[in-house]
Amino acid sequence: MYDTASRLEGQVSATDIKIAARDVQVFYGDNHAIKDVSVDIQDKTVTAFIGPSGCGKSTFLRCLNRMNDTIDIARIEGEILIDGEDIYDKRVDPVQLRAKVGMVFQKPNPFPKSIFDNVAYGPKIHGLSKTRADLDDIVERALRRAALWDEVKDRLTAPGTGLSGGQQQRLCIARAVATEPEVLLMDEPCSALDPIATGQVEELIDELRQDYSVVIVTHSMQQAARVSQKTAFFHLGSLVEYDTTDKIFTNPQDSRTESYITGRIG
Ligand SMILES: Nc1ncnc2c1ncn2[C@@H]1O[C@H](COP(=O)(O)OP(=O)(O)OP(=O)(O)O)[C@@H](O)[C@H]1O
Repeated sequence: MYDTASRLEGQVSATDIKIAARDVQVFYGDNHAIKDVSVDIQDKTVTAFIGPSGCGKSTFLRCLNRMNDTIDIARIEGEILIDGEDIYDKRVDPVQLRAKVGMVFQKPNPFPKSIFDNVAYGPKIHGLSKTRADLDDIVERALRRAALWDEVKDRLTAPGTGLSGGQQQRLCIARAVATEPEVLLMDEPCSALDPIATGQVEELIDELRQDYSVVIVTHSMQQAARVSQKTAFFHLGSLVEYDTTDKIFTNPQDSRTESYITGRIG
């Protein structure tokens, strides 16, 4: 399923661009963590952010749904447009933005609620369902989308925290997709999972790109190669190289990218 032929390659037209970042800088106090990053992220594509520890992958990912707003010392400059709209415009409500740009974290973090309520929470607060039947439909659809429905349909009232790690992560993915996002940000979503659960989540990511733009931070180059069509290599806060995943892994243009993918730095 991850065959080269299925990867998106070639020309990118302006209409394919979901996220456009321009000259983005992030500072944590005096620490200049992201330096002048500009990148166009394509729609219906999995984009991997790779690079050595501390290079700024998670920081830049968090800029894309304003999660850095929650960090007091973080300061952001530059411009990030989603579908041409500036997400840092004063009129943008970050809560609404995060429904449109969902996020899945490293450690599965279900709420201490039932499986059903974990998924229903977002649609309820965003008023996506008028009736209980609507809500039931939304929850079922999201759990199916996250390839979890068959495993949990008979125990929707059981606590989400009682599921296995891999199931919890798929529950978090269901929770993120329940608000009908357009972009899904994933910060090392498989790092707490065993190889079988990792395989399931990777398969799911491949399916999700039919509907969403997916951006994934990963420490695993094998994972980036398996799931992504585009790869961005970060180093010391800069975006060094951004290209098709095939090109980054087979014919990188920058010596720092080559050193990283061959294991000489990182
Ligand atoms: N909440 C924070 N407060 C202060 N500094 C931070 C914060 N988060 C990250 N940083 C700093 O920003 C820089 C980039 O960190 P970031 O976590 O974005 O890198 P990363 O590439 O995702 O690293 P890793 O692969 O280890 O998760 C580092 O110098 C880090 O110490």
